Amino acid sequence: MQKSENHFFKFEREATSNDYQVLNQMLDHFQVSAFFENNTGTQIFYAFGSKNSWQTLPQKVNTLVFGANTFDGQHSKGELMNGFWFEPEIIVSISNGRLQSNDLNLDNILVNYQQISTTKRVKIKNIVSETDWIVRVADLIKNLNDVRCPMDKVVFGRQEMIELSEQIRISSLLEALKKEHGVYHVILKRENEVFVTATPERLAFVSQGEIQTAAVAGTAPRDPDPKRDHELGNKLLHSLKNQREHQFVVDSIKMKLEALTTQLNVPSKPILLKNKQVQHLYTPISGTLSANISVKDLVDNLHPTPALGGVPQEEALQYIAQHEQQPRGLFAGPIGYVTADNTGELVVSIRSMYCDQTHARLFAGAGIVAGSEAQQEYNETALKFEPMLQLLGELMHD
Ligand SMILES: C=C(O[C@@H]1C=C(C(=O)O)C=C[C@H]1O)C(=O)O
Repeated sequence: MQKSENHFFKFEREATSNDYQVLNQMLDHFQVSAFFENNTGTQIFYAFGSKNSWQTLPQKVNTLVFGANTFDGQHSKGELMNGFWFEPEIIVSISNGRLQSNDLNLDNILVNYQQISTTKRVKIKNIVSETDWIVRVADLIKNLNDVRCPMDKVVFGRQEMIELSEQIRISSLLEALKKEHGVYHVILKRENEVFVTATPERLAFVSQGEIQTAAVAGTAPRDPDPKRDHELGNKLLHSLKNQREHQFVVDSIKMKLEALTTQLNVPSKPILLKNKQVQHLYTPISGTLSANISVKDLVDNLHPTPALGGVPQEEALQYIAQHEQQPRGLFAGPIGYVTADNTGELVVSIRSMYCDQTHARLFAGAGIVAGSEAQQEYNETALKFEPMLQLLGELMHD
């Protein structure tokens, strides 16, 4: 990020390893805080304290806002899960080793939070899964297989409720999160509620009038054997069912962005995006924004893509609201930051978890089309829970 773009950064110096440790601990101490790291680790934001807050991304941003919108506006339990945006009191940006802040006093603040807290081990006391999910997906597949069905694709989600022995410390959570490479790391905290995502999926990165987004849909497992992994990837690239699932997303993003851009690049074929547990069909899409198009306009138009909702959108969203066991809250919604100069990055909060004191909720979904198989989709969602389960595993051993 260029300094000239962000006149609110008054403080700048080299970042030290001690800074990260103290800033991580500060995430626990403030009632409201947030962390954002992009998938290449080149841009990190820490945000502390709330000057103003909103339930949805506000129209006008004075400096910088952090937050997340809900997936579909359904009411969920908990304040955070109904959407939460805030204008932070203290913002720290670390980009390519340079630390910047809006607070000239940052060094004094860091000294105050210097004391190292000990890590607490967390135990899993109980896990409750949605045992009827396969039956509900099989029903959905039966519907989609019928030529009279008005829907072509529905992304169907499920949740796992986990009871923990302790409330998770955010500093420990962040250390564990950083072990998931090549994905975005985002944490949003409001009092006792925390939402965390290790998502590979970008909804919109906007800078200097350009947008970068991507279609991420169509999934296969990974394999530790490189030859087998390559075969799984090739099979995914050539799977007609996955190509269809993916093309719905590309077509929808293309159609929506054509109305908001003066120039658009949409590759004709997807490539593979490989994460630790799964690989996806991936089409990076970029364009030049028409005059006066804000990050908020983009978020409001693009979300939900058929990677998380379905086709046609309205029918799919209605199906999701009626047939998923619980509202998604922030799961699969846009999460990230937006600045006053119309820069911002919003990612899609999948591979995510919500914690309220000692209760954690994990989320996963899979795109269902005609010809999908319920057991395969179940297995895919099990793999999509893995990033957060592994994160909890790390917290059990520290
Ligand atoms: C819904 C999720 O993932 C989405 C669905 C995908 C699919 O159906 O293939 C792939 C990536 C994401 O767009 C999730 O991870 O929970």
